[in-house]
This record gives sequence, C-alpha cells and structure tokens, in this order.
Amino acid sequence: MKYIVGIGGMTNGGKTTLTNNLLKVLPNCCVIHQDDFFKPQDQIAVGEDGFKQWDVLESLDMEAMLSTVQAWMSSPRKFARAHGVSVRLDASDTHILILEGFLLYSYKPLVDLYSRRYFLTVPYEECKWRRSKRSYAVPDPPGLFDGHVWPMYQKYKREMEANGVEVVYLDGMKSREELFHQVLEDIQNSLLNRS
Ligand SMILES: Nc1ncnc2c1ncn2[C@@H]1O[C@H](COP(=O)(O)OP(=O)(O)O)[C@@H](O)[C@H]1O
Ligand SMILES: O=C(O)c1ccc[n+]([C@@H]2O[C@H](COP(=O)([O-])O)[C@@H](O)[C@H]2O)c1
Ligand SMILES: [Mg+2]
Repeated sequence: MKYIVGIGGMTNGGKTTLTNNLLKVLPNCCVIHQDDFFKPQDQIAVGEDGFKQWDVLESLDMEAMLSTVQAWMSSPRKFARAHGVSVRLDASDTHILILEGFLLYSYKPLVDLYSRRYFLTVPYEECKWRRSKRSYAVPDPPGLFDGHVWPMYQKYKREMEANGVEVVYLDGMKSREELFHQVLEDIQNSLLNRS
C-alpha cells in the first residue's frame, strides 16, 4: 500500500519539526520537503509592494516537486534506497511518503494524491514571533511578515477552504511531543482502517 501524508500549514507552525519526529519512527517512510523546490532568487518576482514574492505558488518549481512524488509512486522501494531510507523486509508492504511544506494543498495536480492532509496553525502573534527568531537562506527584509507572508497565508488558506479541500487542523501551540503522538496515532489508525 502507498500512503501519502501531507504536513502542511502556516510558516513556523512546526511542520518541519513534526515531520522529522515522525520520520524517526514510521517504517518505510520517505520525505519530500517543499522548501527544496524554491526557484533561484533571480526568478522570484518583485511585487508592487516592493517585496520579493516568495510566498506564492509561482516561486516554487511545483512541476519538479510533482515529478519527485511520481518517482516515489512508481517505485517506493527504489526511491527509498536512492534516498538512504532503509526498507524493512519484515514490514507489510506499506510505504509512506511525507510531503512537508507551507503550500501543499494549493497545487491542483497534487491535491488528490494525499491519503491524509494535516494543517498546522498558530495564532498570528506566535507565528510572527517564531518567524522573527528564524534565519532563512534569504533573510526577511523589514516588514515582509505583515506585508507579504501573512496576507499570502490568509489568501491561500481561504482558497483552500473555498475549494473544499479536506484537512485535519492541528493546534501548533501544543507541545512537540503532544503533536507527535497525536499525529502518529492518527496515521496508525488510518493505516489500520485501510489494510
Ligand atoms: N510544538 C511547538 N511548540 C513550540 N515551538 C515549536 C513547536 N514546534 C516547532 N517549534 C519551533 O518553532 C520554530 C519553527 O518550527 P519549524 O518546525 O521549523 O516550523 P515550520 O517548518 O512550520 O516553519 C522552530 O524554532 C521550532 O523549534
Ligand atoms: O528556503 C528558501 O530558500 C527561502 C527563501 C526565501 C523565503 N523562504 C521562506 O520560507 C517559508 C516557508 O518555509 P517554512 O519552513 O517557514 O514553512 C516561506 O514563508 C518563505 O518566505 C524560504
Ligand atoms: Mg519548515
């Protein structure tokens, strides 16, 4: 069985942290990080607001991300080996792929491929505070959060909801451990229901 899990939601909701924790325990589990598909800086448009438009779908090479997902789908075993993931021979033939990123459910060709879509959120103040502590490959210029990051988050979330995309909301204010156990249990139950 092939099982694709989305760990999506807002920037600094805790997606990468949760994903790394799940990867340690889920058998035959590969990961694809959406952040690895940002286009080079010189291809990022500058908006009328003067900000580089990093937080829009067009700043990501989603075709390349989709091809990578398709490579996993056509042979999870081969994909795992190529990415240094050990395949347990004793495990039932279940292969899991985690897609992790902030715009997972806004790209049409991917949206129906998920078995389960999680969506992490924290309140605005917490998000802004966590973001101010982060250092990205391209540092945020002053005003980027309120001028670009937050409005784009709201826009894509509104669209996702208007399109009726079904997600499981996760409260990113819970502890790392609580989130890990909640999602692990939910994935295990969902896998049992499918087998
Ligand atoms: N459950 C949590 N509670 C408090 N802080 C968290 C939690 N999960 C992650 N963090 C912290 O928040 C920041 C963003 O986490 P990260 O996993 O990189 O988020 P994302 O990938 O969604 O941007 C990091 O400093 C991380 O240590
Ligand atoms: O990774 C990069 O090259 C990169 C370059 C510029 C900006 N980012 C930011 O990365 C954010 C998404 O990653 P994350 O972990 O915060 O969800 C997004 O809000 C972008 O503004 C990321
Ligand atoms: Mg991240």
